[in-house]
Amino acid sequence: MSDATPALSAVGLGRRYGRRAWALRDCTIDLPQGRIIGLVGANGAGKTTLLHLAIGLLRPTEGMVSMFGRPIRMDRPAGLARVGFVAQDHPLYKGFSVSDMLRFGHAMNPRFDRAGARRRLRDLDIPLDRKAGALSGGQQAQVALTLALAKQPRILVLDEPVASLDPLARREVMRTLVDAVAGTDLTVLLSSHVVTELERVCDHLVLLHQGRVRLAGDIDDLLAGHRLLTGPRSDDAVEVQGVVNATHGLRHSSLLVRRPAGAPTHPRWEAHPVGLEEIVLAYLEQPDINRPAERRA
Ligand SMILES: Nc1ncnc2c1ncn2[C@@H]1O[C@H](COP(=O)(O)OP(=O)(O)OP(=O)(O)O)[C@@H](O)[C@H]1O
Repeated sequence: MSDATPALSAVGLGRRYGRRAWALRDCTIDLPQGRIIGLVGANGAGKTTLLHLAIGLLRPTEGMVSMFGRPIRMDRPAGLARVGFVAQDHPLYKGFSVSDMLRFGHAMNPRFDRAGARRRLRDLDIPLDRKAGALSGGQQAQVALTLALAKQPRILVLDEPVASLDPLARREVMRTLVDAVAGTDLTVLLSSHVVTELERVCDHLVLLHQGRVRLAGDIDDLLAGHRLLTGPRSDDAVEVQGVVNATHGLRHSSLLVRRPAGAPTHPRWEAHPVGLEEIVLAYLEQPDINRPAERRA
């Protein structure tokens, strides 16, 4: 399969739980191979639903999803051998020691790299004879990540891997991830609320809001394609195209706009580069921009 084949591809993907409102709708995205992809959105945006659909843990209500060009089929779990998955709150067998879990992982997965996993855990000073339930939250996250990596997957899917961790532990887990991925062709898809963390490690971003994809693309392109315009207060921003979000102070207005790099600016407005967190917040603050899902190669 060529490298241009997306690691994950969703077309019109949607999921509704029973008769409730749609948790995910009209999701059409291609996620490139060999990248670290951040999935961001507020609580209830549909991140876990998308991750579970992506790896075949949930059946779509509509649409389809494929991995490395092959449709995900719940009745064909063999494809899961290519997937490493760490669920939210990185559940471990709390009564198992770390060594037990390595032995178990080795017995369950033919490609399991037990020696590499031991090495990584030793480097992290995690005692192999300690029961999982007696490890700190950060250590549990490291063990869960190490077990998933030891499976040597083609794609690693992590649901909020650092949500419950303090900033230092968060950074250490992310560092482990980046070190493990460097120089490999592993694709990583991870969800998080913590945009600063994503900005540091990810090179591609998908933003979900109220069950819809509002933004997707390479982070460099997203940064180049947005600007913050500031100028004297004006409640009428109609003259400016691509406004994502407008804020008005007593004397000044700020517009976060999506526009091609180098596009001319109206002389009334001064254009400034904008960070990823500001871009994400601007989209999340727009509950009623009812634009269709965006597709980016
Ligand atoms: N098993 C379920 N039954 C009914 N509704 C569900 C179920 N799982 C999720 N939902 C609903 O679907 C929507 C999306 O939930 P999901 O867990 O995918 O969001 P999320 O972005 O992962 O949220 P969080 O950041 O809080 O984990 C929410 O409104 C949630 O209440």
